[in-house]
Amino acid sequence: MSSADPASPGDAVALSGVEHRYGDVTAVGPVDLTVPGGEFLVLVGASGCGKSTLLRLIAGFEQPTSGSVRTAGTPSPEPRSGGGGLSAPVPGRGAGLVFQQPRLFPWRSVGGNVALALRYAGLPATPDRVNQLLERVGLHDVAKRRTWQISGGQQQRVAIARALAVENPLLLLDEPFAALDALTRERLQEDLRRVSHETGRTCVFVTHSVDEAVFLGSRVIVLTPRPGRIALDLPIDLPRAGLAPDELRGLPRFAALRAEIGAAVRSRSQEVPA
Ligand SMILES: Nc1ncnc2c1ncn2[C@@H]1O[C@H](COP(=O)(O)OP(=O)(O)OP(=O)(O)O)[C@@H](O)[C@H]1O
Repeated sequence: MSSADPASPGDAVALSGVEHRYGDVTAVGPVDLTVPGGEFLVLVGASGCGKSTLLRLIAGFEQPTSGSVRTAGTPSPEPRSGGGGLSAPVPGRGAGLVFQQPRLFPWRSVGGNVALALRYAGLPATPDRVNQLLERVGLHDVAKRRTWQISGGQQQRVAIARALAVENPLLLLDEPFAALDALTRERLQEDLRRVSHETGRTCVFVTHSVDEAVFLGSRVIVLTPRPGRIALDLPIDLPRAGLAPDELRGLPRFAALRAEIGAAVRSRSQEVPA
């Protein structure tokens, strides 16, 4: 591994000197970032600071204007070099993706949506596998319903099951719970935390909610206003084992982390974008 390649075996994402411009607007960077496999990384920052752009770069939907983006588990024909087998992401063929809107196919059943994701990934869409994925997100009893016959929270669970269908170590989530009511949002946070732990997926999660960031993240990054750069990179050192969600949220350390991250977001929000 060269000094210009900070990735090590076991890393799931490596960004090196990444900048992204839309025309004259520099949205992101430069950003250097490695995400170890299994980490739950949360990106927070003021509106327009480049969180979604960073996620889209990791998904391969955008190409960096300069620098390099590499991820694990991408079925790419490119030769892999260094960095623990990372390669350039292939749009739509790599990570599992979950967006603010679930983007389901309304003419298909819940199970049919998951089956389609399996087929699209080139995997056998057996009833057993579909049920297994739906069970992971607590939806096996509504497999036969149409997507418009289930609640918004359940629809977002289908979107998560569909993302898990992709056998890729990386799960990218862009404000997936923003449109849900507070109680449903908390339930989905708890389930996502459990699912990511059980499956060992590496998650990169974008949110505006500092509370959500502390609850979900094993690491939280606060971005500066445009262009998005790393302003704060904080490990979330909470003793989670054996604690119920409410106990975790009630810890003084939880409040301290929330205050530190919230202060970083607020102070950075006052800066004038370039
Ligand atoms: N396709 C595009 N063309 C031009 N400018 C864009 C495009 N997409 C995003 N931008 C600009 O790039 C900057 C970063 O946008 P981005 O959506 O990544 O920010 P964000 O932090 O995710 O915002 P929000 O929290 O409001 O969703 C913004 O100033 C935005 O206006």
